[in-house]
Amino acid sequence: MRFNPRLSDGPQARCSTGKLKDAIMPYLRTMTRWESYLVSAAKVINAYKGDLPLHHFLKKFFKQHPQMGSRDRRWISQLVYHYFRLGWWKRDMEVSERLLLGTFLCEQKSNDLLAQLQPAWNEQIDASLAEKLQLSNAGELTAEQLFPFTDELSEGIDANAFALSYLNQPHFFLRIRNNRQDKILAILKQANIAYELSENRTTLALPNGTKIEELIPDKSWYEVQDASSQQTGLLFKPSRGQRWWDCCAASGGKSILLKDQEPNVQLLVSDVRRSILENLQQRFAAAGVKNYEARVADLTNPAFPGTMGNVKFDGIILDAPCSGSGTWGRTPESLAFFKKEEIQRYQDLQKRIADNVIHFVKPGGVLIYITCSVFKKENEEVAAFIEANSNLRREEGGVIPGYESGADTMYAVRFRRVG
Ligand SMILES: C[S@@+](CC[C@H](N)C(=O)[O-])C[C@H]1O[C@@H](n2cnc3c(N)ncnc32)[C@H](O)[C@@H]1O
Repeated sequence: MRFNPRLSDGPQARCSTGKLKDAIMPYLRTMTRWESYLVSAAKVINAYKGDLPLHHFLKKFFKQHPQMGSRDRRWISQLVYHYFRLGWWKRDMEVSERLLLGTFLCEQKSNDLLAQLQPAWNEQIDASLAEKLQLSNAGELTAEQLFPFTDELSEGIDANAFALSYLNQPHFFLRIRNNRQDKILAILKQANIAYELSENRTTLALPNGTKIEELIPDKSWYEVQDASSQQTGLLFKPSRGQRWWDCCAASGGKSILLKDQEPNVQLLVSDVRRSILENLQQRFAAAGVKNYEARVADLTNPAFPGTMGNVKFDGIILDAPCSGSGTWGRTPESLAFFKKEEIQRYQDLQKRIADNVIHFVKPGGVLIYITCSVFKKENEEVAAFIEANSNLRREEGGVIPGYESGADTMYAVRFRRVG
């Protein structure tokens, strides 16, 4: 008979870790490797409260369990991620059952865990989602059940396709720099790593977990950057000698993209966090980006504009702090802990920042407003606020539907100052 660590009618899934351990001890002696993975994954899920990113939490968990080898760690992590990929759907389901269901729905290749614990599912692993739902008796799976904020989505986002994209881990993307395509592709071929190079011959999709720093130590050859984030750069269009400001620069992903398009822009980068600007300095040095000015600035501070003097910019990149909801395919745990009220909080922050920044665009200059959010309150509504409070007029841009291609979903709009 198949051992099923049903944590609801035996050891309790929602009991404390200590009690859980006591309760499962009698089972442990007879547990197979696969069964113990389910128990460990359930333990992680019960202990995880969303206060730090899941990958950090898993790191800490494995540090406390040094007997677990790399294969164990991989399997347990995968189970936990599959669990969170189901979003808000069937949250009341018994944990070990949901771990298996997540694995069945999210995996496309047969695997040892299902072969041992759910062989009938493993045989149908490449079936369609509808067939899998039927086979597992899981009932229907609607966009709203998985992602309960569909009424908040930006115009043009297909709620169904977006929500179901959670079942698949997004790709890992590089942006190739300095025309190193041929060299990079040769290294990947030699290492037998599958890749997909986009038509632009710059965006490269790689399998998740590719240890690119080990394969290609020279950081001037590429940047790790999501495909949609790369696409925002199509709106920059800088010219030689122009003055640009990346006002929420973080570690400088957009600034490097800008400098790669036109190395001769005068660049100011700022962020509220000093520590992230230190990361930026290191990243710029590795990427060979020179000639820029950096400053720590809280753009919500009403006194901030007074600290800038009379400077005006040809271009401002406002890559605003946001819910990050367009990137939750990479961190599906974020969806499980998100509260709708937070959307409004982000909009308020974005408007305060925009209000302090929009007046620094030169007549004829441009502002690029970017988020990695899927919510209209953070996207269209802030874009409308920018137009209503300045002479900036929308030229182009909108939602970048990364969910269609295994990338993040973003919003990027280019405004020009008219008068
Ligand atoms: C989406 S991230 C920027 C990502 C970056 N542009 C890139 O491509 O790597 C938003 C940044 O806004 C910064 N931020 C948040 N609140 C801010 C504030 N009040 N003033 C200035 N920057 C702020 C955050 O520290 C964060 O680094």
